[in-house]
Amino acid sequence: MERKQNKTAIAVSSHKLKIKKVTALETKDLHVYYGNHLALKNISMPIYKNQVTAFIGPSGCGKSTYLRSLNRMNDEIEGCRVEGKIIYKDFDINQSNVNVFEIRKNIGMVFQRPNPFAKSIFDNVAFGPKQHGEKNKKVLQEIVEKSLRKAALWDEVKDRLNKSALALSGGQQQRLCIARAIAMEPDVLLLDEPASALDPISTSKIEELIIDLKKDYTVVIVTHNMQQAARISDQTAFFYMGDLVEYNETKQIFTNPQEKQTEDYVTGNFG
Ligand SMILES: Nc1ncnc2c1ncn2[C@@H]1O[C@H](COP(=O)(O)OP(=O)(O)OP(=O)(O)O)[C@@H](O)[C@H]1O
Repeated sequence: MERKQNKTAIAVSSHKLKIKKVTALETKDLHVYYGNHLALKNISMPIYKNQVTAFIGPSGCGKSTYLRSLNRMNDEIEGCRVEGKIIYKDFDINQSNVNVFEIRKNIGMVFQRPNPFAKSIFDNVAFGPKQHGEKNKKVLQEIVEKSLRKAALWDEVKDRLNKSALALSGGQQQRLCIARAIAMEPDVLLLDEPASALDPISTSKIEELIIDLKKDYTVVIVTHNMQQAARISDQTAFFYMGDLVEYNETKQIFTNPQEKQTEDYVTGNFG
């Protein structure tokens, strides 16, 4: 039954134009276990190319676990088992013979706390390409400049590229981490609460950056902040206790959710 139009306090911004949806990445019947604990149950959903997709839901519902599945980062967690398919470029990347380093080059990740290396700003961004064999100094310089520009950090750091990344502010460090991910020329960027440790001004810079990044990348973001999901995402997935309860265009999720649990969550009547 169609639920009645629901007015929420959350404003959905208008930068989201209707564009044809092309699937960049998709999971089919995904289950994730930590030991015997089933943390994600049968998640099937597409992630659309050049869109921002937000994962929302209460603490412990499985948002980060799902995000980490998308580039095989759960492989690094002892006792974690991922069953089901993760389809990327028509190929199931959840198979044991897949080169996970290659996968993570294409599907990059940025974590909640800025984690730059104790190296110069330049070396942080050049690190990945160097690891993948790029030795030419001029090419590395070009990659560093391009990545820092795309991460909206170039103007702030261009005169101190050889200074330590650790001397940057938290917000700058997070944009540096985004530049570091971009330097690998990924298709998809996975962002796990990228602004939760930042002040409001740095947060709004990261939000502007994310909206800008979707021109070139598919962006997936975990956020606790529903206003943030409403402001920057095109699609929103609501998770609850390991289930994907509802997945739809952000505007629908926040103004006309189809499931009562979603409505309760986005209107703050949850729990
Ligand atoms: N490394 C781990 N070992 C064991 N269980 C884990 C591990 N990481 C997560 N879990 C469990 O899996 C479930 C989902 O956790 P997850 O961190 O994905 O949720 P979340 O929605 O991202 O939560 P939060 O918003 O608090 O970060 C929870 O029950 C959690 O306790």
